[in-house]
Amino acid sequence: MVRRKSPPSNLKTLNRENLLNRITTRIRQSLELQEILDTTAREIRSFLEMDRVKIYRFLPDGNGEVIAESLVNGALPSLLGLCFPASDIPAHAREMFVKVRQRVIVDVVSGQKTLHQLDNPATGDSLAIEDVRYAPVDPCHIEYLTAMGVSSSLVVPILHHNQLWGLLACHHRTPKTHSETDLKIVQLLVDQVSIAIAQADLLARTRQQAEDEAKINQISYLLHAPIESTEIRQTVLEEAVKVLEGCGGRLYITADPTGKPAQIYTCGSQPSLEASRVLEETALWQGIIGSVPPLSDSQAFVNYANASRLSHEDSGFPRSLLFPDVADDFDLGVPVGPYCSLTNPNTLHHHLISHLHIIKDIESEPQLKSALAVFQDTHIRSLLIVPLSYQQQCIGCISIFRSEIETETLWAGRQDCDRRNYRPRASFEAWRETIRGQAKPWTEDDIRLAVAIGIHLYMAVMQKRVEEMIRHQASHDLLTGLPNRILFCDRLTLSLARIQRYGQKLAVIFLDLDAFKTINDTLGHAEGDRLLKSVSLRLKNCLGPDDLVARWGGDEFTILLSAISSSEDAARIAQKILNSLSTPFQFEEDQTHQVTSLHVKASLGIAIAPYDGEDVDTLLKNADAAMYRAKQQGRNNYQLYTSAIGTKVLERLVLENNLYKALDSHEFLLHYQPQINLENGQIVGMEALLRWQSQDLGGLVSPLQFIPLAEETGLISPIGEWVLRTACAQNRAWQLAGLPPLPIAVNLSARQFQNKNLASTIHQILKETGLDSQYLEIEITESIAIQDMNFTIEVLHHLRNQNIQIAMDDFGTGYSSLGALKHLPINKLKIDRVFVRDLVRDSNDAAIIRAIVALGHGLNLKVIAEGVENLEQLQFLKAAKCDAMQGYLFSKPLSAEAATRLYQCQYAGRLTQNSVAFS
Ligand SMILES: Nc1nc2c(ncn2[C@@H]2O[C@H](COP(=O)(O)OP(=O)(O)OP(=O)(O)O)[C@@H](O)[C@H]2O)c(=O)[nH]1
Repeated sequence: MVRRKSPPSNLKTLNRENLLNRITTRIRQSLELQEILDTTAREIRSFLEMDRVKIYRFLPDGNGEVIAESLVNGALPSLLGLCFPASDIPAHAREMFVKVRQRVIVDVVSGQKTLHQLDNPATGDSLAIEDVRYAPVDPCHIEYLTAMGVSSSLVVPILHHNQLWGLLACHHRTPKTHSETDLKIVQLLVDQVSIAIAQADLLARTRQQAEDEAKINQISYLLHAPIESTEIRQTVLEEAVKVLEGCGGRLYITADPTGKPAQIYTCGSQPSLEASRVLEETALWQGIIGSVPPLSDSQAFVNYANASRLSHEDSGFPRSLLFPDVADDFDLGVPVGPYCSLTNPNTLHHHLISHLHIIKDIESEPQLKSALAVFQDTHIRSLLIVPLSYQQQCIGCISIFRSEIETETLWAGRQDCDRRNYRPRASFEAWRETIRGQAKPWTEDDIRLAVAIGIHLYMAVMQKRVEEMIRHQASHDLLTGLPNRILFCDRLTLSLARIQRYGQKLAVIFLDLDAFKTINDTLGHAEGDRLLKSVSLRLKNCLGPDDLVARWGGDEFTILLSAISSSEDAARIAQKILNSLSTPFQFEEDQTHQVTSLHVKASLGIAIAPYDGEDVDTLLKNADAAMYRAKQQGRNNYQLYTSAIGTKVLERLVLENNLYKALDSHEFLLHYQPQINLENGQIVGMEALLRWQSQDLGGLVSPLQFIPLAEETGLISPIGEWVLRTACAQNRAWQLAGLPPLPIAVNLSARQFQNKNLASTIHQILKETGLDSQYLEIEITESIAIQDMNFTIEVLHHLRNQNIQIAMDDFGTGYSSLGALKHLPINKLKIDRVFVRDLVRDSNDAAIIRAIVALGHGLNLKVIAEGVENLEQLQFLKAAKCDAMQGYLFSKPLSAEAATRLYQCQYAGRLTQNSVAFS
């Protein structure tokens, strides 16, 4: 063997300095790692005068690849680009490379190796003097190097972030020794390479980040583009699949609180599902994305507001890129699922990793095998799922699929897989291995990107939701969720335009629940609300997909039937609604769990366009008028609008409007009709009768017209109180004028009688007017009394206890139970005028009057007959022993002044009218 002459030592020193300078300058000048590694390999080989220097980089799976090499031409075969299996470097050797930065020099010929330890194994600090040890080389290792044609090898670890990044391996065909100084120089160079790797890593990250930022910017731009959200979401999904190198993907958005159904967008390869099934709604997927409840309206607002404040430094992107205005703890909110298997979890912030799910290989997830059958006939192998959620509230997820790819590895020699007969391989000749069935692994960058896309999507969807919710609230009723009157009118306007164009018909139904106030009053407002919600549901169920039901207000609903061919169609639906409401509503009490059955009825009015109106206002007005008609017809029915109804309703509306002002305008007055003792013709009482002198309606309005209206509108209560006060004051005025005291009779309406405060109101009025209670007589009708006998008895007892007189008005018409009569604490029976009117001609009426008188007297009650208009009637009543009478025969109802005069006359003993009759 020809030995080369060593250069003189001062030349060698110069060479070393030059070498160091060249490499450090190269590292400083170049940011390209490959170039630095190539230079380093070349310079070290030439400096150490070895046949081959290769730089070997570890891959994430532990295998390694030769990524730089310098060779003496023809000396040894090239290994550049070849992979070495992880098993080529035993675990212990790897550990020592990291722990003590061990260099290993192997001399195959002597079978000896020299181990240089540079660091302290306990502290990791560099040793002042290298620890040099010698040991025999493992025969297997000798065999390995010999097979490579190598007699001398020097291996130096390349570390990066305290991890084994790669190895610098120098090979020589013949034995080779190295001076201490040469080894130090090589170590210095390798340390420079570590610095270059750190620089390159930083550069690569920055480049990657810039690229990702550009991708995210693109997605963010899309999400805020003024395009329809469906189109945007589809495009964003497609972009996400592209930037994440997927073969397909899905974007799932849950149903929103305004009732918009869940949406699913797909792109590329898809699992094979039945058309009706949504993958994300399967139990498996719900388990993966976390079973988080859907957002309520208010939560959506709060979450959106909070999320908007949060920061996204965790995502690895600058804050300004993700959200212009956000704080620090954005939390996607879904816990790590059992399927999460990340490449390198330690390097990512736990915060973010915990919220996405990766299924690296669906085939190797045994628990998922059956559930993931949908993927089995596809090329999809790996999934990445990012739930769109925040604070346990999930609004969907984006899933990206990767299909299996073909991976090719060029191995340095073919490995013997038979472990029982494990030998180092005899040849390092390139051997190509092709593997299918694996998907490209998800890198940290992919994960960061996926999370950033997820955050952007979450924010965009939430922003849209909040906007939609605000819009929805403006057009919907909060309690029932039904459209409100604004939306109803808009829809009606549109439908009217349509029917006009195509010559069609539509119907508007106005529905008002019957006696809903009573339900509120008896069961409470909350129960009333529940009922309104249930009624809304039933109404919806009665309608077709093109019809619309809206809550007009209170207990009123409006319905638009947009496609009818005749008024019968509308009538049929109205009847369907009545039938549907006729099934009682069942409510369970929260605490007692007692079930209450509620019967609800409704009155419906129908107007048909174009016949009953061609514009919104007219149709609604006419449907409302028909609804009033239905109320008047006894409720629980529907009425079709006719022009006659319109006139009546108009009249009624005018009357109602005037009635509202009548009390304040002092348009009410009382007339008084004397009640006469049939024995002696003396006035024994006065009945106060309400009259309405309307300025706007041009005179007296009949009580028959306005009293039912006052009852219906509830105005009867204040009016009734005014009547009581005025009558009592008048009676007291007569007494103060020195006239002999007599009772004044005042009629009580049904509503007044139901009022819990009736007794105290009367008490107060008596106190205010100074009238002794025995001079007030309350008249209730038989029909009021029989509504709820127990209640009636209780109220009457209260009044009787105050010494107030009680008369039963219209007696004989209400079929009152004669048995119950004896329990009522009343003083007087008043025979209804219908019996008096015909008593002379109708023997039945005469018999009834006789019976009532006998009954009254039997119960110790006074009996008075009303409507007495002629002498025959008077004489009959006298003969029948009726106590008193009232009627035109003696006097019509008189104004206060006229009544006063009559009363004074009688008192003065100058009363002559009809005196014959009483003699
Ligand atoms: N629980 C509840 N009650 C309401 C609501 N809005 C209005 N109401 C009540 O609904 C009732 C409507 O009464 P009306 O329609 O005038 O009277 P009604 O008792 O139904 O009588 P008719 O319509 O003549 O049969 C009133 O008592 C209102 O206070 C609501 O949102 N919830």
